[in-house]
This record gives sequence, C-alpha cells and structure tokens, in this order.
Amino acid sequence: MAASPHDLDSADPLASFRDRFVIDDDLVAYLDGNSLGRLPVATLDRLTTFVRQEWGSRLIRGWSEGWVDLPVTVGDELGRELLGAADGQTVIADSTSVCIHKLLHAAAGLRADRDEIIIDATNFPTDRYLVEAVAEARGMTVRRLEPDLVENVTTEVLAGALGERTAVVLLSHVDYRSGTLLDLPAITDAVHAAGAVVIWDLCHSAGVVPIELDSAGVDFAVGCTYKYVNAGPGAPAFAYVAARHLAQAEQPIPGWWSAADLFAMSDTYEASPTVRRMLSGTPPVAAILAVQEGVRLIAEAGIGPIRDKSVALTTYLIEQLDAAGLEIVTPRDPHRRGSHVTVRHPRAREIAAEMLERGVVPDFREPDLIRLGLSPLTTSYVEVAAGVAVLAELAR
Ligand SMILES: Cc1ncc(COP(=O)(O)O)c(C=O)c1O
Ligand SMILES: Nc1c(O)cccc1C(=O)C[C@H](N)C(=O)O
Repeated sequence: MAASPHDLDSADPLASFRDRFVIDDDLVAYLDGNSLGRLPVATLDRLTTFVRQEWGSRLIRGWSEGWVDLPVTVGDELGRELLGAADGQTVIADSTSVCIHKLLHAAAGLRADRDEIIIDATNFPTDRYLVEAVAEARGMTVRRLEPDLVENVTTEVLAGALGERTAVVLLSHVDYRSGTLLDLPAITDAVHAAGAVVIWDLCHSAGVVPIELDSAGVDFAVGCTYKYVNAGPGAPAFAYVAARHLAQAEQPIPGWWSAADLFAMSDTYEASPTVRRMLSGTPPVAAILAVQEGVRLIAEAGIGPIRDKSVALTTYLIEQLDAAGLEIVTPRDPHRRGSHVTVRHPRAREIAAEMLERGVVPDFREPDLIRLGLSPLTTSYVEVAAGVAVLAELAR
C-alpha cells in the first residue's frame, strides 16, 4: 500500500524547517512558493532588530558599520551556498530585469565583433523583451529558438542556431511554465565551443537545485531571491560575473556605487575593478538582510537534502496528478525538472480561480496552464495531497 501523506511528512528529514517560517494563514495548501516564498521567522526578527537598533539608533553611521559592504558580502554568501561561486563574483542588486539588462550589455560588449543574441520563445517575458531592447540598442539581431515547451532547449536544439555571428545566449535554467531543467554544463560548453558567452537566468532554480557556476565555466548569471530564497516580495536580485570577465564587463547604468571609489566623488567615472562595478545606486539594506536570512536557512538545511525533497515532492505530486487523469506538461524524468509541476487544462483559468476560493494557491499561466510550486523547506506532503484533491475535483 502506498504511504499516506502523513507518513511521508513524518519521515521527511526537512519537516521541522516548516516551523522556521511564519505560517499564519487559513490556507489548505500554498503551492506558489515558486512565485513568492514564505516569511522566515529569522527574517521577521532580523528586520525588527535592524529597524529598531540599526536604522533607529545608528542612523547614517550604519553605512560605515557594515551596510556599505552588504551587496558584496551577502552576494558572496549566496554565491558560495547556492551557486557554486567563489567570492568576488556575485552581487545583490536591483531586480532580475535590471540585472539582465546590465548583463546583456556586459556580455555583448565582450563579443563586440559578433551581432546576434539567441533566446528561446519559451523564456520568461522579461528576458525576451530585454533581449529585443538590448539588440536594438546595440544594432544586433535576435535569433529566437522555438523549442517544444516540455523538451525545451537542449544542446541539439541550440546546435542549429549557434554560429560565427552568435555573441550571447540567454536561457532560463528552469522553465517558468513547464519546470524543465536545462543541462547547464553541457549547454555552457556548447555555447563556448561556438565562441559565444552565456547568461543563465536562475530565477526558478536558485535555492532549490544545486548549481555549480564556477566549475561549469559559466560567464554570467542572474536570478531573483523572492522565490525559493524566501527573501520577500520585491526582494533584490543577484548578478554573477565570472572573475575572468570582471575587468571587461561594462554595464550601462554606471553610478556612484559602481565607481572605483564610492566616496571620492570624482569628476570622472572609473568603474570599480571588483564585482561592485555591477551596482548602480544605493542598495536596499533591509531587503538585503532578508536575502541573507533566506540564504542561511538554505545553507543550514543543505542544498542536497533540499533537492532530494524537491524530487520526492514533485514525484509524489505527479503520481497524484496521474491518478486523477490530469495532463502534465513537466518532464517525468526528475533529473530534467525543477521544483514545480504544471498541468494543462482547457478550463485552467477558471479552475485556478476556484482553487483559490477553496484555500489552495496555485498559479495560472497563459493560456491553459496551472502551475504547482513545491518549496521543500515549507511544503508538506499533506498540502500536496489536499491541493491535488481540490484540483482533481474541479477538473472533472
Ligand atoms: C525566469 C524569470 N526571469 C525573470 C523574472 C522577472 O524578475 P523581476 O520581476 O525580479 O525583474 C521572473 C519572475 O518574475 C522569472 O520567473
Ligand atoms: N515577480 C512577480 C511579481 O512581481 C508579481 C507576481 C508574480 C511574480 C512572479 O514571480 C512571477 C514568476 N516569476 C513566474 O514565474 O511567473
């Protein structure tokens, strides 16, 4: 007999991490941690202390007492724990969209003798819009791959597109709709073999899939911290620039925070030789502290055990969806998927709205997809079972 969701929760080595989050709602199942993660208790405490004791009593002195370094120190922590990145290559800054804009320019500048940017039609809208805009601004052309949603971008799909004109390839590690996990090391090698550079959007993998940017030789990467890093709505993004590219990486929003000497107030701009060169203006201190707490929770649980639970949860979810006869548009091979599973249904919009009414939070994604996101530190098997029961009943 199959184990009950209660038994699976009892046997879950990460189950106790749920108590490390504020779970103060009347929901039956929160299946949207892949859009906005829950609030860690440690973050609530840290921000309360920060506001009262640091902002409240240290005031401007706080900058020289540590705030000034936070984009890089927390970037280093996130890079080490989540990205397989040695120190000095990751900053916390801006939104994912703004960081993508900066990295696209920096990457294209490294291959100024080439004139094509490759992106896939399945990629997140902001990535596609930014590629179009940067290509137009730099007089480049865009080559759009049209892969199957579930198969997504493979080295074979890329092979026909890469060529002597390719300057930059921008791809999402995990597809925001199908949840397909791309082969980051193999694709990075293929892009390099063509003489181009790659930017990886890690929004749907950071904090839930083990990532090794340095050993894969990745050029640039970017991602958000409000999903699996649990840093809160509108939390800042991270940007990774491989150390070998730092000296040449020129970004289009040079500000005093990216200058070589922040407080020199020089007449002329000189970019910082360090990864600070990717910053622009004053960083959001409170929000970066929330990123730090999110990263520390992941480090404590361990990215290996987190991935193991993610695979177990998505496998369990797929079994439940199969039993209900629902169509799944996510790879069945666990090595090929991230931490969400997507169902296709002609009445998806209506069903998702009804699920919300019944206390189950999914995501509706155009045109006919219901996305179920499983966040290993907070999602229980009981929640998954309860969520599928409601979905199955509504989809009948
Ligand atoms: C893959 C991907 N890239 C980029 C973004 C946009 O990020 P932001 O709103 O932080 O700019 C998102 C989600 O919002 C996303 O899922
Ligand atoms: N970033 C979001 C927002 O500002 C509002 C609502 C949702 C989001 C999301 O995170 C969307 C998400 N990136 C997605 O994969 O669809």
